[in-house]
Amino acid sequence: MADYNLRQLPGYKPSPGPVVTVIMDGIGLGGGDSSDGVRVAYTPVLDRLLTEPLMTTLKAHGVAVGLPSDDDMGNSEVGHNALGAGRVFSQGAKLVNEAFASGSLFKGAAWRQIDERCRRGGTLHLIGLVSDGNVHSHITHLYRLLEQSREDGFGRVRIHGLLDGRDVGQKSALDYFQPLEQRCRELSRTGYDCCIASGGGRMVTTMDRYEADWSVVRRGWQAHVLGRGRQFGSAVEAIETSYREDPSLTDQYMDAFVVADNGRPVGTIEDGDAVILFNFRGDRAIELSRAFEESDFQAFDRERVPDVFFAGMMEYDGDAKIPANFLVEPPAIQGTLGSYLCASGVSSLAVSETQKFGHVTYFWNGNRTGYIDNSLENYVEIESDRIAFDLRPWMKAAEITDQAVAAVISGKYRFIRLNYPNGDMVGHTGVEAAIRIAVETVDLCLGRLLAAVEKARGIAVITADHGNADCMWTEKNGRRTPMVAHTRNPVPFIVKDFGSGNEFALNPLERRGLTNVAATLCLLLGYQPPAQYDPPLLRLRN
Ligand SMILES: O=C(O)[C@@H](CO)OP(=O)(O)O
Ligand SMILES: [Mn+2]
Ligand SMILES: [Mn+2]
Repeated sequence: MADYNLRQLPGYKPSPGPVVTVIMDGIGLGGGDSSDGVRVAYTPVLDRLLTEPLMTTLKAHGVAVGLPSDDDMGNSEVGHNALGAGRVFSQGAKLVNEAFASGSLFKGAAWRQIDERCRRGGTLHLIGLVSDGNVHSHITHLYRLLEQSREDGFGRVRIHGLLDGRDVGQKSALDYFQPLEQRCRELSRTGYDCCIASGGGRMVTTMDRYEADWSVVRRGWQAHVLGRGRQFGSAVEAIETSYREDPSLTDQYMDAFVVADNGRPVGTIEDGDAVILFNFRGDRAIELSRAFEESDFQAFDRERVPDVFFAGMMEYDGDAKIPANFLVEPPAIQGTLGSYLCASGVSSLAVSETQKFGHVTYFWNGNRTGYIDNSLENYVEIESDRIAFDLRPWMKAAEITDQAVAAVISGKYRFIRLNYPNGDMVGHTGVEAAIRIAVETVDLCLGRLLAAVEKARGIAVITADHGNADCMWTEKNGRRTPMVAHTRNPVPFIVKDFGSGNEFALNPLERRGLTNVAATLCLLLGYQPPAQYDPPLLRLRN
């Protein structure tokens, strides 16, 4: 066992109240024009914070958070991993690229077992998000799997493709599904037959997370495994029909579909088959993995459970061992802030609503589910509404604030962290009026929370995991297109000390990113940051 005991900072004067870290999900610092939902919202609290002396900006995308390149926008997984781990780990997107490039992906035990089944006549099923968003998956990985399966002499491959419209343009599915169907036609030949068999929009099919709504996974199971759903001759036909029938519907919400030939689904999942869930990110992959793997599965009636070899692109949960088999080793995130604080006896609270609950627990703790030390930690989840986020943009921010304020007043915790989902979840809808309300909600709640921290004479740390609401639309030739994805903008970082009696200054660092936050929190809690962490954003001038 590594020694995670932190050393106290000599001469540090601890604040009477707790250190409270607020993650304003999806609230970055954008261009400041009328497309910037953070700028156009009425945010007196945030505006004041942005003029504080201990205010700076952090990089929250690209290589600074372990992604393959600076073209990659940030996301909650890499953002919270970086916040909670204090240093950069190569993330799923990068590790999978490397495993394909070196060929190691096809040399491991999982591919061997897939190979065995598929050479003996089993069908290979590839389930996952079809886009180049690089948050949960990348379409080039799907292409590589198709090519290798053909090279290795598999006879039959079926793709169960989920529409994105959330990390990419909101009606961009044809940009991915048309070439994919074309590629399937090119690859198919005597002895190798591949095509798309089912699919659906990611927010209503298969990719639920944190058990927010299992019916999403049930719909996916019915389409992918049982072959039940509205039938079409091809995925492209399904998408075109959906666009025609309801022009206001965007990709992420498109109903599940099944590709059929004369009424017969072309690719149900059967005994003896192999299944790869080719998403590399865990939160939205865990539930389907459980549906395939758990013998005492209770979340919905699966009706038929085929005997398949199931593998994830990655291991999605290292502690719960989900799934049992996977193609690429996940980043080995050790020495998280949580481990250090628990080893040092620091009491803590994490709070959010369902949609982001795992972000401040599972992602924050390096993709680890559950408590590190339940005698010191408390994790509070407030159940999210099941309604379109643009119709209730305030979400559960007030309830999250209730919990956080009560915790501050209680004096029970040294460290409190919370996530306000609004800027991100509503940002993903692209609905301008709703995004403004979402950002204003966060601002209002932040004001209330800050007043409680001030009263308790604690320290508030305000930041975000990546941008989203800070760009609501893009404009080309006078035409606006909603921008629903995350941004590559920096995020704010502000420390407001309401009574520690220490004197802090900004550390003159050359680069500042989310990985610098963990060491800063150690400092604010009165500890020497671990040597392996990226340096703190503040220094002590006592
Ligand atoms: O909703 C999600 O899964 C992602 C976008 O794909 O958003 P976030 O990283 O903010 O959770
Ligand atoms: Mn996020
Ligand atoms: Mn998001």
